[in-house]
Amino acid sequence: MTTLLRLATAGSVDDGKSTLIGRLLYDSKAVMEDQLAAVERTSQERGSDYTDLALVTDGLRSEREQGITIDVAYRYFATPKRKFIIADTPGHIQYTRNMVTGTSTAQLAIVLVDARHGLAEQSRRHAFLASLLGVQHIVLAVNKMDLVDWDQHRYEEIRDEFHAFAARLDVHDVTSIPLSALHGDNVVTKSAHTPWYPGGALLPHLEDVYIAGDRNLVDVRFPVQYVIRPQTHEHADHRSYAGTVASGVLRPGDDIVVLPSGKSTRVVAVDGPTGPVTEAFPPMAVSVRVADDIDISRGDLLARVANQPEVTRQFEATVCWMADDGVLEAGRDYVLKHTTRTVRARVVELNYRLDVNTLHRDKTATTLALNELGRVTLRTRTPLMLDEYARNSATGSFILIDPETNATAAAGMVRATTPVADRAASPNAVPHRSLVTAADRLGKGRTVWFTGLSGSGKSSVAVLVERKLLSLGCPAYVLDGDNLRHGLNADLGFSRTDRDENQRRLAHVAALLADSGQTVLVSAISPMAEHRASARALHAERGFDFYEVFLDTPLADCERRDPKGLYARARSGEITQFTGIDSPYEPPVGPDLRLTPDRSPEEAAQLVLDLLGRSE
Ligand SMILES: Nc1ncnc2c1ncn2[C@@H]1O[C@H](COP(=O)(O)OS(=O)(=O)O)[C@@H](OP(=O)(O)O)[C@H]1O
Ligand SMILES: Nc1ncnc2c1ncn2[C@@H]1O[C@H](COP(=O)(O)OP(=O)(O)O)[C@@H](O)[C@H]1O
Repeated sequence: MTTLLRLATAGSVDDGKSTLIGRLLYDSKAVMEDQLAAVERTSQERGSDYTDLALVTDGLRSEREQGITIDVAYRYFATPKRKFIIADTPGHIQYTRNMVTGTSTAQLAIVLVDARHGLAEQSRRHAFLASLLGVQHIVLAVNKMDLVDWDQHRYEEIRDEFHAFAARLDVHDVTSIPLSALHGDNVVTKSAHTPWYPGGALLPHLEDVYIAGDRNLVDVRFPVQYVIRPQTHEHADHRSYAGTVASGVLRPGDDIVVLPSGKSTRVVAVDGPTGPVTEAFPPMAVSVRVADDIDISRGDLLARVANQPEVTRQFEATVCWMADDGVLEAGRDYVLKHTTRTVRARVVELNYRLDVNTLHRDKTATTLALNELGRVTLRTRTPLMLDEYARNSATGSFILIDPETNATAAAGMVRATTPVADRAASPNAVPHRSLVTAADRLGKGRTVWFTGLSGSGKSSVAVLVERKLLSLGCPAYVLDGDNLRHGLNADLGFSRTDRDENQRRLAHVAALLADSGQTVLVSAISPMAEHRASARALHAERGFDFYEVFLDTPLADCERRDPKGLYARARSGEITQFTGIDSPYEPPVGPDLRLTPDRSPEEAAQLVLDLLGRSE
């Protein structure tokens, strides 16, 4: 099995999107022979001396209107290295809503620009939407380079302008490629026309770009879709709750809380379509049986006791207005649909409208019209269980429905779950006897280095420690190896050399953050003793405390958990150089703390806190 990359394309109407997609499909031999024959015939009939690849995609497109794509079309192609699903989103300005739909599930966005015309509003708009929707990788494809005589200067001008714009977005990886989709230059193979271009062609980039798991497997969120009532009296205690796991891994035995009521209970069993399962993760549809007879209804959410979303009636969100008629303005009421919960909501305030070209925030704006984006404060009649979109796209997104027409009026992404002034009252603030005062801690940076196999629990424990420290007023920050591989370390793989470099960067970034006064929680496999020793030495040199915490979870346990399905893939040979399978892990000999899997993540986190407290 090869990995899957979901990508979205967008550009202005004539930027050559269809040709590019056609080229990718054609050159990866995904186009059926007979379709090709038909296209070649039509091209010849039209007097073209080349195969018009736009016809391939146009021929497959279901909905078209006056030559403008008006809906999202998904296409599929594969190479021996990867499978791809392309959301072909419309380039016409009217259709931001389709672009949002197509891009919302993408991991990478290709922004296509015509080299003759340079960046259009649409190019910026799409890059911006992609960043709002959490897309981490962008490719700027400067197309039609043949029409500007492969002018290096022109390409660099467009590239630099785009990079300057993208630098202000929350996107970690931007790659630019000069190409000609029509002639196939720099699409699949490197073109002889661009000797001045140091990078590679588009397809190899798409095949190799490192995409870490995009499923959130940390925060258990199970929105209840419906209640399955017992059929007979004998099973009266076996009411179960059906739904789709939105995030996290849910297992029998888990202590859970039912929100918004806040009552807690334990998961007794999780049933899949063919019977009980030992764990459920997104997007599995399961039913959950719990130990206590408590009131749970549709729209409630099950979460882990120690890891809860914000339960709130007021929050801030970015919305994209999609209604053809009517505008968004403060004071209006809508129906808000969030996971399985539907509630009444009022727009309390339009905080600002975003200009997608300049990223300017217009605080004087009073309305949002079709295709406009803005930041709003919303208040709901009953509470919602929210996470910020950046952390959890399932529980961080919603739609607004016009109660009159029943049409979708806006798509929204939760940005801040509680107004800043209310933060102290967060249900996530875990009360804890402070070991030192916040003032003592402030300014004194240090690093806790969590090492262990993939799935040993490094991230799970680190995020709990982070939350506990923050609730104690101690600035803390998790540096997760896996996450950093999206951005800073996106150029690195898993060879010994790349891991060395990955570890070197992590150690330096940790030391910088420690210098700024943070308690840095590094969560990275860090397989070699040498890696950990260098990180410790670097910290010692700079006068920062360093704690090595070993997640001593045996390989068999990690493999059984396999939270990202990577072990299975490593065993099948699909991933190579996988730590513990065909790449070494040297267990620490004298770690500052050793955590074994008989401890729950919460207990483990507390032990780390005790360790930090002891050495104050
Ligand atoms: N071949 C191979 N080997 C190990 N890990 C792999 C590999 N391929 C992908 N992944 C995923 O990348 C995460 C490990 O990255 P790190 O930066 O922590 O690794 S290292 O410290 O440089 O060894 C690791 O994340 P965690 O599971 O959180 O440890 C994996 O999800
Ligand atoms: N005692 C435990 N400590 C930490 N994680 C545990 C424990 N028991 C089960 N788990 C589960 O194991 C998985 C560990 O994954 P993760 O924290 O991402 O590991 P890593 O960051 O080391 O790859 C999570 O799904 C977590 O819920």
